[in-house]
Amino acid sequence: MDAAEAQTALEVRGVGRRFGRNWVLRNATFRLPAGRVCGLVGPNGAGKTTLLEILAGLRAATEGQATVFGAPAGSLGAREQTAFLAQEKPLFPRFTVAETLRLGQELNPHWDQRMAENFVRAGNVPLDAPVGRLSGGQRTRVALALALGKRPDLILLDEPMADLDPLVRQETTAALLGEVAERGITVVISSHLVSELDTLCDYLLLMTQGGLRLAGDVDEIISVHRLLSRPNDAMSALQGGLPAGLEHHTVVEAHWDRHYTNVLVRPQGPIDSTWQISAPTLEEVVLAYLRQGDSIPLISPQSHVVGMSPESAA
Ligand SMILES: Nc1ncnc2c1ncn2[C@@H]1O[C@H](COP(=O)(O)OP(=O)(O)OP(=O)(O)O)[C@@H](O)[C@H]1O
Repeated sequence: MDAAEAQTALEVRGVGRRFGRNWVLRNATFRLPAGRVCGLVGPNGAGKTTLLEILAGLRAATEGQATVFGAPAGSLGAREQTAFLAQEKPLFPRFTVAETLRLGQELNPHWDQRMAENFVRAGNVPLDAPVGRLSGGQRTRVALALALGKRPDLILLDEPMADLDPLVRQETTAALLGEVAERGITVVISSHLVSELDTLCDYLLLMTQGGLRLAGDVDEIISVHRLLSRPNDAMSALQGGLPAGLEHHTVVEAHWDRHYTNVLVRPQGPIDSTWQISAPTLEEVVLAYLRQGDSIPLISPQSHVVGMSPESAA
C-alpha cells in the first residue's frame, strides 16, 4: 500500500443500489481521507442508510465498488476495521451493561475493555443495570462503547443521537469526538441536525435523490460559496429567473423576499459591485443544496477518486 492509499479511509467508485426496479443510490463516487469526521446529510430516502450499510458490508452494491482502507467493503479485512452503529442500536435489553461489554470482548479479538468501561462510566451508566432499564442517552453510550471498544479505524454511525435531548446529545457527541480524535479514528455520521453539523464534522457528504451534491472539507466547501444580496429590481423579481449579471457564476439558489434578492453562488470570477457579498454559514450552504435537490455537484479535489472524472469542478 503506498502513502496516498494509506491516507484514504474510503474510496467509493460508481456505487449504486437497486431495490426491485428502483434505484435508491446511483453513481456515488468519492474519496474520504483518513482521520476525518464526515457528516452524511440528505433528505429522507436519499440513500444514506443504504450507503452506510454497503460500506459496513451489510448490503451488497448493485453496481460499483467501495473500499475501506484499501480492502473491499464487506471483506473480512474491511469488517475487522469497521464498527457500524444503526439508529435502532440493537442491544439485548436483559443483559446488564457489564454483560454487554463482555459480549463485545468475546466477539472482538482486539477489544479494549478499559476504554469501553471508562466510556460508559464517564456517562454515569451503572455497569450492573440491565440495558432495557437505561435511558436513551445511556443506551447510546453503551452502543458507542461497543463500537469504540472494537478499536476500529472507521466508525459508521446512522443517526445515533436523533432521539436524545439537546444537552445529552451535546455531551455524548463531545465524548465521542474526544475519543475519535485521540485515536485518529475516521467517522462517517449521518444526521438531519443541520444546525449542529459545524460542531460535529470537518468533512461533508451531501446527497439528494439525484445523487451526491457536495463532497469535501467543510472549510473548503464554505470558502467557495458566497451569499449575495441586493434590493429587488422589479423586473427580475417578477420574472423569477436568474438575477441579471450572474450568468458566469454557478448559482445554487436564488430567492426573492419583499425587498431583497438573495442568492447563494459559487463565484467563477469577480462579482458585480451592485451586490452585497458575505460568507455563508455551513447551515446556509447545506439548506440551499437540500432545497435545490438538483444543483450542480461540488466534489472537492480531496474527494476525487483517481481515474474517475469528478462530477464537477467548483
Ligand atoms: N430493503 C429495502 N427494500 C426496498 N426498498 C428499500 C429497502 N431499504 C431501503 N429502501 C428504500 O430505499 C430508499 C433509500 O432508503 P435509505 O434508508 O437508504 O434512505 P435514507 O437517506 O437513510 O433515509 P432516512 O433519512 O429517512 O433514514 C427509500 O426509498 C427506501 O424506502
